[in-house]
Amino acid sequence: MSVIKVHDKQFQPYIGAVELQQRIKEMAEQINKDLAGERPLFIAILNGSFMFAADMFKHLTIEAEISFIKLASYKGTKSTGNVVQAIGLDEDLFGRTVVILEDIVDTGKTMSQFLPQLEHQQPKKLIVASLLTKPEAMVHPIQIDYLGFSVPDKFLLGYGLDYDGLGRNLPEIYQLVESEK
Ligand SMILES: O=P(O)(O)OC[C@H]1O[C@H](OP(=O)(O)OP(=O)(O)O)[C@H](O)[C@@H]1O
Ligand code: HPA
Repeated sequence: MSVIKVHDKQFQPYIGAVELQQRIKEMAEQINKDLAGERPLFIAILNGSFMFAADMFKHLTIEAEISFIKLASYKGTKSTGNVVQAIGLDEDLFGRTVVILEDIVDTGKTMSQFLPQLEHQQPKKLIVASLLTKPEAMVHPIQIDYLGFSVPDKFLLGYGLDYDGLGRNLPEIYQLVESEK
């Protein structure tokens, strides 16, 4: 792994593919233990989570369902600010154990707007599994039940995460080089 250029920016290797896969396997093993018998419904948030969701799901040995949704952001009223709306969420969540799969919880804004909408449907449990989070960037505190890596507040790329549409296909995670933050 070496420094790469995407669009106009340089990115340096940060988390290798082997380390990523090992951590995701550990997260899945913990979920296998904790949620056995609950037949959880995993909801993966597109686009960024597609690789994490696929790799996580392969390691689940319990009965589980998965659904993929996209969050569309639109301008709400003055009091609500921007509002996120789930596209493609057809399942009834009432009484279900629901696990949200995110690639990253950064400022927490997306989850802080989305989780209350899901709570309305009265799931039995609402659980968040995120591969990454940036504690220093978090302005809307979100409880992450299963976390892969806690990372500094620097822009990341790869393994589903994009910079202006590119880089999602990289099997490892890169960090924007220091001088460019
Ligand atoms: O905690 P936050 O600051 O709200 O950031 C986290 C969100 O940002 C990313 O999605 P993005 O909106 O970039 O869409 P994408 O997954 O399609 O790239 C990521 O997948 C999260 O959903
Ligand atoms: O660090 C990041 N990289 C790419 N997309 C993101 N969305 C939130 N944080 C990030």
